[in-house]
Amino acid sequence: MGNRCRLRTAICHGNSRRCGYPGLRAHNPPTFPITQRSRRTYICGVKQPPHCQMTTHKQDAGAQATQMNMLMDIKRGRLSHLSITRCVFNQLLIKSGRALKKMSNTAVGVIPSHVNPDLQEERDRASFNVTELTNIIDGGAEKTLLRKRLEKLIFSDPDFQKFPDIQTFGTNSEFYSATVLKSTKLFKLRRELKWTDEEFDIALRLGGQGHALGLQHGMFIPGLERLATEEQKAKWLTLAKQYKIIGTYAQTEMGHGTYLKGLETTATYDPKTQEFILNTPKISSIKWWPGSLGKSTNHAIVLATLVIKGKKYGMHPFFVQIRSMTDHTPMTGIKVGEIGARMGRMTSDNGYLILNNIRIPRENMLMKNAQVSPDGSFTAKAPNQANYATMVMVRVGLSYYSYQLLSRGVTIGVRYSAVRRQSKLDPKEREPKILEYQTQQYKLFPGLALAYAIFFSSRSLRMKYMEAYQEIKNGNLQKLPELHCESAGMKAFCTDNMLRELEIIRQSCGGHGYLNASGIAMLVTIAAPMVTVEGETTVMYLQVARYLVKRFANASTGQQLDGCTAYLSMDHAAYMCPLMSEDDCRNMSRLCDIYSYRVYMTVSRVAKQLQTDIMNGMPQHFAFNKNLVNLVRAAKAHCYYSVVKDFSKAIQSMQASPQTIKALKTLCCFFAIHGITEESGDFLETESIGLEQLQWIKRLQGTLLAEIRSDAVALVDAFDHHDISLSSAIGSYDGNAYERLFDSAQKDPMNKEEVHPSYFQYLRPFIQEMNKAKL
Ligand SMILES: CCCCCCCCCCCCCCCCCC(=O)SCCNC(=O)CCNC(=O)[C@H](O)C(C)(C)COP(=O)(O)OP(=O)(O)OC[C@H]1O[C@@H](n2cnc3c(N)ncnc32)[C@H](O)[C@@H]1OP(=O)(O)O
Ligand SMILES: Cc1cc2nc3c(=O)[nH]c(=O)nc-3n(C[C@H](O)[C@H](O)[C@H](O)COP(=O)(O)OP(=O)(O)OC[C@H]3O[C@@H](n4cnc5c(N)ncnc54)[C@H](O)[C@@H]3O)c2cc1C
Repeated sequence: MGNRCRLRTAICHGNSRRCGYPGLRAHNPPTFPITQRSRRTYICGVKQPPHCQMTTHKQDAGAQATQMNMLMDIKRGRLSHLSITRCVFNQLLIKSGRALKKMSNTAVGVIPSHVNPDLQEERDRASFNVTELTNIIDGGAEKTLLRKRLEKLIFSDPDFQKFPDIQTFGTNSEFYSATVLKSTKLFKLRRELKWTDEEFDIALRLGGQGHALGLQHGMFIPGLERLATEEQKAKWLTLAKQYKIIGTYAQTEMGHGTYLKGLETTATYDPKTQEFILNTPKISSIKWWPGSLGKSTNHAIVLATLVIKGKKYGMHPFFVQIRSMTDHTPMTGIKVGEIGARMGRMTSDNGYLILNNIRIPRENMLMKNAQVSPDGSFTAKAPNQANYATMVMVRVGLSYYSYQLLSRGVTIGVRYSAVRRQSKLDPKEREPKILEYQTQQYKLFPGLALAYAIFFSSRSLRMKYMEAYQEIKNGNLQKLPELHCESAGMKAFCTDNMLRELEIIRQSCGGHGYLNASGIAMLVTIAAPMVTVEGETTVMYLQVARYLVKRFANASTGQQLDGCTAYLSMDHAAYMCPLMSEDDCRNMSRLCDIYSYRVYMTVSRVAKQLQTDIMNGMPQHFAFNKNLVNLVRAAKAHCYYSVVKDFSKAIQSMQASPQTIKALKTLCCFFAIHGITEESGDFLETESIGLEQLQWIKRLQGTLLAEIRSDAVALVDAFDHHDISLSSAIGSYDGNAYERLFDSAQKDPMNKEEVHPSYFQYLRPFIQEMNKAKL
């Protein structure tokens, strides 16, 4: 068996038992048109001159044989007592190394300049205009041009081009440095080119995964905007926006992240000096997790419990200098550092912070929502939850970020499935693309549909947020409870489902999905903390449930509800499943009615159970805990319904060609019916549908998989993620997955030396010892 076969087996046929070593002749021809001449010389998808193929093969075989003979000699004891010097071994290994290197210079490492025909074939069969859909996603053709202009500018920088490799192979420290470089470059470009906020947002998104200074824009600046007075903004916001100070948002402690009333860091007012004294009283009070805190920032918004004359006034924000502006060392009384290695890549330097009698002027409390006067009197302009405003904003942002991550993941999964061929469907035909398998479609298309659903729904949430934020800024907090419910719900729904789908997509890529170079493995680890940050999923769903139960109680007294819970005040008494035939299952309005009835029933049941428990004398907190699982179920049902509704509404109001609308409608319908099949127990139990309807829906699911299949590549192309943003060997636009995989492996630092130092240190002495040993 020559190298070609071995290589081919390793990369191309990881899981194919039937094919064994199919070589290059039989039923697995190269994936792009080649001439008669080049057909003979095709190795692993790469054309090469015939002479290279022969020499490479011969040299390598020769070196292998010599090495094998020597090992046999050692085994037989002939060489065991000879001094097998490092030099002899080296010569042998260098020889075989040279052979391999020669091979890698010729046979591999060449990425074809054309698109893989398997992928091109998919693009040629698209039923709609991909650019039109890209323009819709970007917000108009001119916005697409703007993004592409920024892409061209940013990705022409060699430091950005290098980033995917550092992400794949770099150490945590190297990766961190690269993300600092990336952040500072973008910040500088913003200044120099006078980017608008929109342009800068696009640039941040394009920059791929990880921004060491991401919290500056993610939370520090938004925190100052939302929590500081006008006077304070004039002082610090300007500095932050000009990058003269770099900051973070330090709220979570080792002992408490969720329960904000339990925060232990104290800010005690001293009226004599008109200062606050900040302290970390015990180990559980250490600030733990804030992004960019570990090594990057020199300032922080520190959230601490305000104490005046021994009385506690809840959590409030304070503006604190953490590090020196001259040499970046911690300020006196401050201990700060990195919290340690984490799952996956370090996309930010999460840190810890200990405050020991840190005195800050009274004016350093961010006093938009509450003030402490020089004599120590406390006045609040708004409920304490007004101080949670930054979190609400980030929750809205994370919903959209979920789209970003998932759309990248599904782009990788679908493109790879269109170029990967494995096993057999029809024994007489060549191996099919794995995208042909219905099970593969079932792994990929829920994620594809979810990406679009999240995109449209988070866009709608962002618009609601902007509207409500203007009112909240002017002191009208009326919309805050609903905004809190919607942002908490969407944050939980989007991050939770995005992570689940990404992991399924990763598995759908088989073995290669486990490689960093695939890009998809990295996306899973980047997505993993998103379910925890900014409000853990269950906790956020429970906030939604609390709001739903309250609104249900209002509706029960005859109040007409509006907003996202309007359905709770509708008359559901005469509900009958609106699906009369299989054709009805494509009717989005009917599917929405089914969803709305399911939520209504889920909310009403748990609300009634709570009421019964409390009426029976159970303390309220106990009754809540007894019903938590059903409360979360109700919240999830509400969120799924909201997303289905938003997705469907967005298509209804869309200005687009009939073909594009049709493709999106198919996807939207699939999203809705997939949700029903996944939760069929709930839908049946609440009698939102019957058994017959479930059978129709399941049949339609199969039909829709086949319909989506023909547009799958076009639907992911429409996201239009740049290859550098994707950082994926198997999901790049050209579909040359195997060549890129091999090319990527060559860059692994482990491959820099033919023989690893551990060989000389451990393996060789071990082999020698084993050979000396008597049986
Ligand atoms: C890179 C570029 C950047 C671009 C940015 C965009 C995104 C990009 C993302 C990529 C980077 C990722 C960055 C990640 C950063 C993570 C940062 C963090 O984790 S930071 C740390 C994040 N940490 C967390 O998220 C902590 C999670 N914990 C909490 O938020 C709260 O403790 C709680 C909600 C659980 C409870 O609230 P609590 O007050 O303790 O107690 P009760 O339950 O008794 O509620 C009482 C009443 O208050 C009401 N209400 C509550 N909240 C709100 C609100 N926000 N509003 C209004 N109202 C609210 C509630 O409804 C109730 O009303 P009612 O019924 O009485 O009428
Ligand atoms: C990568 C990353 C970045 C972060 N960045 C920042 C940052 O910049 N600034 C910052 O301040 N913080 C940051 N955090 C902290 C983050 O906000 C918290 O970890 C998060 O809010 C969850 O809180 P927790 O860790 O206390 O989880 P816990 O609340 O301890 O959750 C553990 C379990 O307890 C359950 N639980 C807790 N309370 C309840 C309840 N009331 N009812 C039912 N179940 C409950 C949860 O559902 C969960 O299953 C970051 C965290 C991570 C992982």
